[in-house]
Amino acid sequence: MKEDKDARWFELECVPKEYIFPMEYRPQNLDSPVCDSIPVIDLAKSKAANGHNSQPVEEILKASQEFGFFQVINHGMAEKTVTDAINVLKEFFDMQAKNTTGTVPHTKGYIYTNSTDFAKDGVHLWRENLKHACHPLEECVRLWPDTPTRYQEVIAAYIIEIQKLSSRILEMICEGLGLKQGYFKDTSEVQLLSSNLYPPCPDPSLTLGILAHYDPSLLTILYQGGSTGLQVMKDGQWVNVGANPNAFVVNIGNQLEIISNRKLKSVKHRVVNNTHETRRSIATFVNPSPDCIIEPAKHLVNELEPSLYPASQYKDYVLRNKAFGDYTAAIQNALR
Ligand SMILES: O=C(O)CCC(=O)C(=O)O
Ligand SMILES: [Fe+2]
Repeated sequence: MKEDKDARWFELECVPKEYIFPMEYRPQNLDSPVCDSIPVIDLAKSKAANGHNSQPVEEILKASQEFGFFQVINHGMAEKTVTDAINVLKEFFDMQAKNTTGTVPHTKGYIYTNSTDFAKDGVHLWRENLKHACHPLEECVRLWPDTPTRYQEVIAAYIIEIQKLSSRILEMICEGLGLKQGYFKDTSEVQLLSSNLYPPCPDPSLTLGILAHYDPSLLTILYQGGSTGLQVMKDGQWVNVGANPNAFVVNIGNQLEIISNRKLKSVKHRVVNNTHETRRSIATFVNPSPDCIIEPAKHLVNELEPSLYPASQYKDYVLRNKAFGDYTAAIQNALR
């Protein structure tokens, strides 16, 4: 076969051996059905005429206990804000294909991982990734990619809306847990964006887009458009999260599991690849600031339900658990 110098790293007929995972990691159940029971919660129902309707609060709590995952629709974010973000990220990834230097210097305020540059993930995942800090927004924005030229403006607009949405969801969680309003203000200050491109793969039974992991965040808000590939562990089985282009997928991170004294669950998840479809996702991690002390809320600890976790500074937790992969220390520094 003639080698095509313009082909991107994934335009191949076979999976190169570096991308093939050992048997025990490989996805076994690519054909398993979509899990209909992961709740899709209508946030418009929280705006009842009398200003109060507890239905979404109860649904969010139940889903967070049972699955650690739920989706929200009628979330109030304008469609254009989301499509602009997806499109500008698509342009960014397309441009990287023409950038032969591959790696972005660390002095920049973002980290781009091309899948051939596997050191940053520690393994060859079938994906490309772009990560950067978003807090404080005004300071971070100018360190983000400046090509495409609209990148900074479009992603800043997206992040502002994600902040609003995550505050709203955290307020509902406060209410559900019986914590005072604004309880999560200090622990939800920092946002980190992680955007993924999972190209079609010649044999998805051999590869992974993301290894099974728990999110080290407080909360994660994910946009996955109309694409499948996200799998969540439920009762010892991987189940597929349905694709709903109008929804955001929300999951409970490890810090919220700790603060809630395991009333809410941080659940293992991963991304599997697809033969024909490209998956694009934007994960926004809502995190505590590095110096925050994370511990179970006093209100949720008593004689019958003793504290299940020791208090720990968030930055210590992150470094101890290498929570952002091999570049944990660099990312943590960028979040200061
Ligand atoms: O790309 C996805 O859909 C999943 C991303 C994810 O789980 C993560 O970045 O922690
Ligand atoms: Fe995740």
